Formats: sequence, C-alpha cells, structure tokens
Amino acid sequence: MPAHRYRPYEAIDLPDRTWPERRITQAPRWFSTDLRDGNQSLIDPMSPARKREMFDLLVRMGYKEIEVGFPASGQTDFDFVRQIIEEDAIPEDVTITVLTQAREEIIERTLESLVGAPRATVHLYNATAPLFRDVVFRAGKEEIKRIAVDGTRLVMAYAEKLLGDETVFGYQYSPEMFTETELDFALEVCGAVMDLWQPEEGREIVYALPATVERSTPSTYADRIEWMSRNLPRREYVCLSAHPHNDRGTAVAAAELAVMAGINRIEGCLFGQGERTGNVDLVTLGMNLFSQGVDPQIDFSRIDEVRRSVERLTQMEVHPRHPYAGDLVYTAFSGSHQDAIKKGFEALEARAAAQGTPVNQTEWGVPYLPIDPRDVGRSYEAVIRVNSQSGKGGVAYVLRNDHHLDVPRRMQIEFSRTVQQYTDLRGGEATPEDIWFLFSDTYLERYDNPWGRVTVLGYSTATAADGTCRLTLEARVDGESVVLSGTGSGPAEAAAEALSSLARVTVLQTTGHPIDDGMRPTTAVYAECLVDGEELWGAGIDGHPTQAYVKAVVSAVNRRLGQRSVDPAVIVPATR
Ligand SMILES: CC(=O)SCCNC(=O)CCNC(=O)[C@H](O)C(C)(C)COP(=O)(O)OP(=O)(O)OC[C@H]1O[C@@H](n2cnc3c(N)ncnc32)[C@H](O)[C@@H]1OP(=O)(O)O
Ligand SMILES: CC(C)C(=O)C(=O)O
Ligand SMILES: [Mg+2]
Repeated sequence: MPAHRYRPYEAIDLPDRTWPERRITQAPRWFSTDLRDGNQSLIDPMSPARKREMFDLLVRMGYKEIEVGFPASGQTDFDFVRQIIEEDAIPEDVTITVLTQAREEIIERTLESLVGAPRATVHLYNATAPLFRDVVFRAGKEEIKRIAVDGTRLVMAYAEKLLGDETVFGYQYSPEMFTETELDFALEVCGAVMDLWQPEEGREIVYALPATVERSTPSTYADRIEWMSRNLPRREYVCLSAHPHNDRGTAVAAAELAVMAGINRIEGCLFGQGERTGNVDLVTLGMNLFSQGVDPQIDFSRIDEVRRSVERLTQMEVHPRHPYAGDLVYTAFSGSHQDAIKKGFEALEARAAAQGTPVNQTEWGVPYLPIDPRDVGRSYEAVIRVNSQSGKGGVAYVLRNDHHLDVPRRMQIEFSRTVQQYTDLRGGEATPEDIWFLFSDTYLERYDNPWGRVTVLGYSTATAADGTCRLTLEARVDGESVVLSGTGSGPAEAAAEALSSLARVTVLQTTGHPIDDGMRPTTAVYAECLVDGEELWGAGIDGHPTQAYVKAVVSAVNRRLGQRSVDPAVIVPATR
C-alpha cells in the first residue's frame, strides 16, 4: 500500500487541555441537517413533498433547529422553503436555517426564499483550508477572508432589504474544512465575520466548525474546539456548533468529545445520512445520552417508525447493526449472551418485585443490552434468536417468553441438544415456531401427532390415610384400552408404578408451575425419570394439575419406548 502518499494529521499544541476531565450532563442543542447535507448526498434528492414529511418528522421528534435546504440550488429547495413559510408549518419554537455560498446572486436568491418567515437563519460558508485556497479558489488568505466578510455583508444587506423587521433573523458562518485550516487563520476569519455581525445579548452568532472530511482522531477535533472556544472573542454570544463527518468512522466520538470541549450545538442527520460516509448520526448521539441517564430532549420512543420513515424518504437503508435502531441490535444468537440476558431479565423482574416498581421504571441492568429495547418501542421477542451458536439459555428464553414455560435447568440442557441437532442439520435459525414444534414433538402428546405407546385417556386418584396416592389410569397402550394402577408418594410416583409393566420407572424429580398466559388455567409439569436405566425428562401440560403430573411421567416413558414421529432434521412446522 502506498502509505507514503498520505501525510499524518498534525497534533494541536494544547497541553493544558481541560476537556478530558469534563462530563456530559445535559443534551447539547441539536441542529438537523437532514434536509440539506443529508439531502445533497442522496442519489435521488427529496422532492418538496418528501422534504415536508422529513421536516414534520424532525419537528415531531423535538428538533428545534433545522437546516431546511440550499434554496439557491434549484426550484425544489426554493419551493420547499416557500411552502413551509407560506403554509405556516414552522412551529413557534422551531428555527429554520438555509445554506448559501458567498456569491451575491446566490445570497440574493437565498434571502428571497425567506420572505415572510417568522424566524430564519442564513448559513454562509466558504472553505478556508490551504488545499481549497490553492485548488478551488486559487486565492491567498486575505482573499479567502474577504469572501467571508463580503458574503456576510451581503447577507446582512439582503436580509435588511428583503426581510426587514418581519423576520427574527439569525446568522451562521462556517469556515468549511475547519479541521484542515490553520487554527489562527480560522479564528481570524471568524473574528472578521464577527466584527460585522456584532453579536451581543439577544443577537447570537453561530459558527459551525466542520470536520468537512474527517481526517483525525476525535481527540484532535476536541483540542481544536477547546482552542477556538477559549480564543473566540465575545464567547458568551457565540453558539459553537460541531459539524462532524464520518470519514474515519469516528464522527460520534468526535461529536461527544466536542461537547466536552465546550461545543454548544451538534449538527448531524438521522442515522448518519450525509456526504460520503455521512454526517454524524443524531440518533446514536441522542441515544448515547439517554443510555447515560441524560435526557436527549428528542423522542426516540418509536425508533422503528423513525427508521422506516427515514428509509422511505431518503431511499437509503439503515444497517441491521446500526446502533439502537438496526434490526439485530437487541438480538443475541450466541449461547453465553443468551444465558446472561435471560438471567438478567429474571434478576430485573425480581428486583422490580422486591422494590414494588414496575419493570419499566426499574433501573436497567441486563447483560449485553445497553438499554431496554422497550424504551425505544421494541419488544423482547427478538432479543433472543436461536441458531447453531445458541445454548440452553436461549432456548429456555424462547419457551418462557413465547409459551410461559419455565423449563428446569437440567431439562433445558437436554432439550437444547435437540434444538442444536436441528440447527446443525438445517442451518440457519430455529424460529420460536420451530422451537415450539420441537418441544411439543419431543415431550407433549398432541392430538394431531400422537407418539409413543401410551396415550392417557383419563385417571382418578385417591389419597390414603398415610398420604400415599393411589392412581387409576385409563390409557391406550399399543392401541389397546387398558386400566393401570399404582401407588406412590404423589401422582407422578403412582404413575411410575402404574406403568411398571411397560418399563422400570423411577421419578427422580418433578417440578411444575401454573401457565399464566391469560387463557384458561393450565399447569405445566416437568418430570425427570429413570426409565429402564436411561435418564429422561418428560413434560405434561393440562388443565388439571394432577393429570399434568401423570402426563409428564407418561411423556418420559413414551420417549424411552416410543419413536419420535418425525425426524427433527426434516420437520417443517405447520406454521411456516
Ligand atoms: C461542504 C458542503 O456541504 S458545502 C454545501 C454544498 N452543497 C451544494 O453544493 C448543493 C447546492 N449547490 C448547487 O446547487 C450549486 O453548486 C450552486 C447552485 C450553489 C452553484 O452552482 P454553479 O454556479 O454552477 O457553481 P458550482 O457549483 O460549480 O460552484 C463552483 C464555483 O463556486 C465557487 N465556490 C464554491 N464554494 C463557494 C463558496 N462557499 N462561496 C463562494 N464561492 C464558492 C467555486 O470557487 C467555483 O467558482 P469558479 O466557477 O469561479 O471556479
Ligand atoms: C457547509 C458546511 C458546514 C458543511 O456541510 C461541511 O463543511 O461539511
Ligand atoms: Mg457537511
């Protein structure tokens, strides 16, 4: 690789930097550039109708400062700005911004688009970095500074001429390519612009400090921001706005360190749309704050709806592993993750019960899940998905979550081997439907798919004075109706004896629980048995608890004596 063609980024001499010690305790101001920087990077830029939908979405989510376009770029952006002004679609607490180059005809057209706006900011930019001075403008520093100053003067003049007092007018200037510009020159240009605008109480100036192309570590960006923040005059009237792009994939980190370094506002796009690798992702930034207990001031509670809207409007897909919003980001396939998540949910529920708080108000702490998926409108259903990398925890989670079955640990181990065999042979995922099919096919007698030699038809029990249980079991064995009987310390043990003509059965342990699925009361019983010397689990589910115990023992016996009806490798669940 010809690495010698690239030069390293120069560090900033700021030994007394303070940002590493700072903490982010409140949300910065947010500035959405979805309708400008995001839009200008799309294969098919948004029509006025699509822009309007995006605008309304941003407003609904809570963004208060929105760059709505580059009106001089063409009729589409111009018309959109006119539309939201004329239709009175800009809420009182929302300020729109429009971008312009520092060229008179472009500035004039830009200001024309804003006539009648209650509040509006013009954002003027020109690149200040050496490469742009040499290659794009073919001009020295003074001329570059003059572009900024003349542009500012023109913006102010046209604002006065075209908007008058009707519009609360704001101004933003960007030394484009700030991160490639000598710091003292960036400061000089910003200072010259400030001399014209004269910020004061109630008359803020915004400086965006863009990493137009990200070329350095986030720490260097933070150093630059802290340096500018310290050296800009009238700092209290300046809104410093970070504008990170994501060329090195570290825009989110850069934005966060910029906040620590004193930035007031962050500019970005939903899901990181934007030129090349994108603008910084406002969703990730907001959710990162949320996950630290800081209110982002933006509503992400229905993140999938936001994602779907953005995908439709931009015609760009959000990656399945995109932080907080991707399809797979709250899903664990691997066994150890699933085990920890399942234990985490159990612990959370126990903690909530002990404190008497609802789970959704209890402090979050589930391994591998940085936030509660429900806080962004996701369900727990997809949290655990089972494939060949999964273990018993995942399988048990699905049985519990989808079927309210609290399968005992040793039985989980046994059943997860069946699921493992299935996923190894079939490849891919075992869906909750597949898992239920495997479970019921392995352990439960089903009217549509009987298996094993014994089918329970009915039973009666009597309890002797010493507490022993006497069971009379009506069953079909090998197609013949029979009546069997046995006694034992409980119905399971009595069933074991009743079946002794078929196999030597010892009940090792049983456990059961009511199934709370909001339907009719049902009991699930799991029985670990020694059947002709083989340790096997059985399960019984029945409206009568005693019958569930009997069925659980019959299930273990049938598994030893019978044949599973279908090879798991070729099962195709009816639900598919
Ligand atoms: C980093 C950013 O995202 S900046 C925003 C970029 N966004 C866009 O460009 C989208 C909208 N832009 C457009 O539709 C068009 O570029 C227009 C309408 C603004 C201008 O179009 P054109 O007049 O055809 O010019 P073109 O886009 O080729 O611009 C290049 C000229 O503008 C000059 N220029 C570039 N940026 C600026 C600026 N900020 N201020 C003043 N002049 C500038 C260039 O030096 C060049 O001048 P030259 O022709 O004398 O060499
Ligand atoms: C116009 C400016 C702020 C910009 O988008 C950039 O430099 O990336
Ligand atoms: Mg940009």
